[in-house]
Amino acid sequence: MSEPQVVRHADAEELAGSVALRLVNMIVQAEAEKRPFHLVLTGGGIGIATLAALRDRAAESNVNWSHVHLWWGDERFLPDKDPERNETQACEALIDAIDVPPHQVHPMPASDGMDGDQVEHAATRYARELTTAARGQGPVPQFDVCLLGVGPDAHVASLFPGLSHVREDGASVTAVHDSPKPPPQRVTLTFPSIRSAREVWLLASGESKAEAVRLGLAGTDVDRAPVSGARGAEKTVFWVDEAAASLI
Ligand SMILES: O=C1O[C@H](COP(=O)(O)O)[C@@H](O)[C@H](O)[C@H]1O
Repeated sequence: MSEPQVVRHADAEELAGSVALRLVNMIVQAEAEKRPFHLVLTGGGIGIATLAALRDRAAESNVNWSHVHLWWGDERFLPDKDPERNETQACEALIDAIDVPPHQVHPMPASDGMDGDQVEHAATRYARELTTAARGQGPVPQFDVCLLGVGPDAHVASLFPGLSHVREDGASVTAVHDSPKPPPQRVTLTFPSIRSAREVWLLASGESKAEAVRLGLAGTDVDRAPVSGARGAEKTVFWVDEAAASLI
């Protein structure tokens, strides 16, 4: 696992623009190297702002999306098109505006999908989809970048402080029944999946995230601060604005 680096920007807009620019460069580089690019998306305020910035920067650079695969780090288990779903928000901010092949967009199941309201089955279905895409190389494909928002309570994805899922190491994806942040039912990647990503990028904007950022960098116990468990295989970057960096 990699040691975290910190990249600071003045505010949320600069932060989102900078992350988007770095992503555009990596997507272009993967294309030049003729390899797929697997990107894990996040929800949340700065997460969705970053996707909107990525849409704009990618349009300016005329990015080719044909080799890009989009996955999610977590999802709120709600009906398809619900405005609170991370997928719905990502579609509005980015996906509806780009030419990524539809079969390379991998949303987590909705609560009115094939598994109905069975969130455990939905998690199992997503784990299978990941394994299929990994083509025998492991439980999940080689994620190039895993984007993660950071909650004020120091959660990442849907791994919340004090919940047992934080310690899940036998599955790539797990169902959450008792999220303290609504909705209570969620689907989330587990830490082994997150840590298998080449690069894990934590996005934090605003004063309400300052303590979580401090705990995440201090390596606090993951049961108290799950953000501490989010590390990439090759690189871990905390992308923060000045307000989120105010305690480090
Ligand atoms: O519920 C969630 O919250 C976090 C953070 O959201 P924020 O609005 O406080 O930035 C997000 O990263 C996660 O994907 C989402 O499901």
